[in-house]
Amino acid sequence: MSKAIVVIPGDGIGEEITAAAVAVLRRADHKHSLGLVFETHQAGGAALDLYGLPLPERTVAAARQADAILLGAVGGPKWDAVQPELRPEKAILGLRKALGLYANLRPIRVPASLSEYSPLKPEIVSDIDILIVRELTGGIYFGDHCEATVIDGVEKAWDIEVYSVPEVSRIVALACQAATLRRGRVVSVDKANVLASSRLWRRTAEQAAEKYAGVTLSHMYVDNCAMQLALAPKNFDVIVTSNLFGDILSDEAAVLGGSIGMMPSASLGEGPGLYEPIHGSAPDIAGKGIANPVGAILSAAMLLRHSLTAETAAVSIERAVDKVLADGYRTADLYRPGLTEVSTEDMARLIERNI
Ligand SMILES: NC(=O)C1=CN([C@@H]2O[C@H](COP(=O)(O)OP(=O)(O)OC[C@H]3O[C@@H](n4cnc5c(N)ncnc54)[C@H](O)[C@@H]3O)[C@@H](O)[C@H]2O)C=CC1
Ligand SMILES: CC(C)CC(=O)C(=O)O
Ligand SMILES: [Mg+2]
Repeated sequence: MSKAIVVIPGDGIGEEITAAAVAVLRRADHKHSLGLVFETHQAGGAALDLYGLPLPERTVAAARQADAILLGAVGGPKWDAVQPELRPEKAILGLRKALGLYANLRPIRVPASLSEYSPLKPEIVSDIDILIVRELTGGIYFGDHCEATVIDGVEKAWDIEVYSVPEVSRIVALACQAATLRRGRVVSVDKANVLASSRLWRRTAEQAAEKYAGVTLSHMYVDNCAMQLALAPKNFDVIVTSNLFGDILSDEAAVLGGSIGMMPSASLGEGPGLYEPIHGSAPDIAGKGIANPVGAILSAAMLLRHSLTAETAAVSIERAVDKVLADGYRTADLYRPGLTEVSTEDMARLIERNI
């Protein structure tokens, strides 16, 4: 039976890195007979230019029908001046909401062979294995926004963070479930010393975790967590946190492995899963053929694992990535003298050959 994969390249390096991931998926399909059928759709700035909307209904409809979605990234300076409702970033938020993708899994692994790339000491980062579980359809990104308005002669703007008990309960339950298959430790990250939404989060997290006997739940303030990720990242197993804090902490944690270009993600929930690297559209390097496609390729492996239950094929991609890195091939972001620098396309080709 065939499996429909909707590919949304988006903007900037999105096109280059999704092409790399699709090439690797085609190879995995050839080897493991997965029956993949690819369909490309537009979102973000690309869709705004073509259809006048960042998230056309036809893209949402195709995504709903798909078995899984592979996304590059959206946004870029070209669209910085458009009105807020039409910004390319609205596309990714809209798609997550439309598909009910409330859980964003962001694994951070640093194999010993890559620990030298971290700005931190190798002994601090080698063999890190952290899973950040970020709430994805609530919080401040989805609360009421008020664009700059003059009130009593002063210009003001605001964004409101709202979390409900069911929203917190389901994401913490998912994090605890994930922890039962790992080292059994969940750190819930909030700012409960200041924010009412965080106090509700903390209380609800306690209740949700009670059902998971083998899981230890602890709490940490987000400012301390940002520091602990740099000081002692090996102490973390699963981190569960809000949309905003998860967005920020995962970019910080990505540095542990030397490049944000290495980091994949899976967004899961009610609809088909959506898979994208954690980085953005990287306009500074777009079109140069130098973007690191590994985050997108490892996202494709997560797609096989979580949406198609094709574990063997997923592992074959992950092993191929490890082999190519161990053989000393690097895109520009991770290049060091003595290693072999390759383009985005060549990196994909090397990974394909090792599947
Ligand atoms: N899911 C999405 O669609 C996301 C979209 N964005 C959008 O992307 C645009 C650019 O955002 P930035 O803040 O610059 O973040 P970014 O993640 O695009 O880039 C930050 C830095 O990381 C580098 N980088 C990112 N991905 C890389 C890769 N695969 N290989 C090598 N280097 C890589 C970039 O060159 C840049 O120096 C903005 O419009 C932003 O809103 C940002 C994050 C996520
Ligand atoms: C538009 C942003 C919320 C995207 C982002 O930074 C992310 O999801 O990591
Ligand atoms: Mg982000």
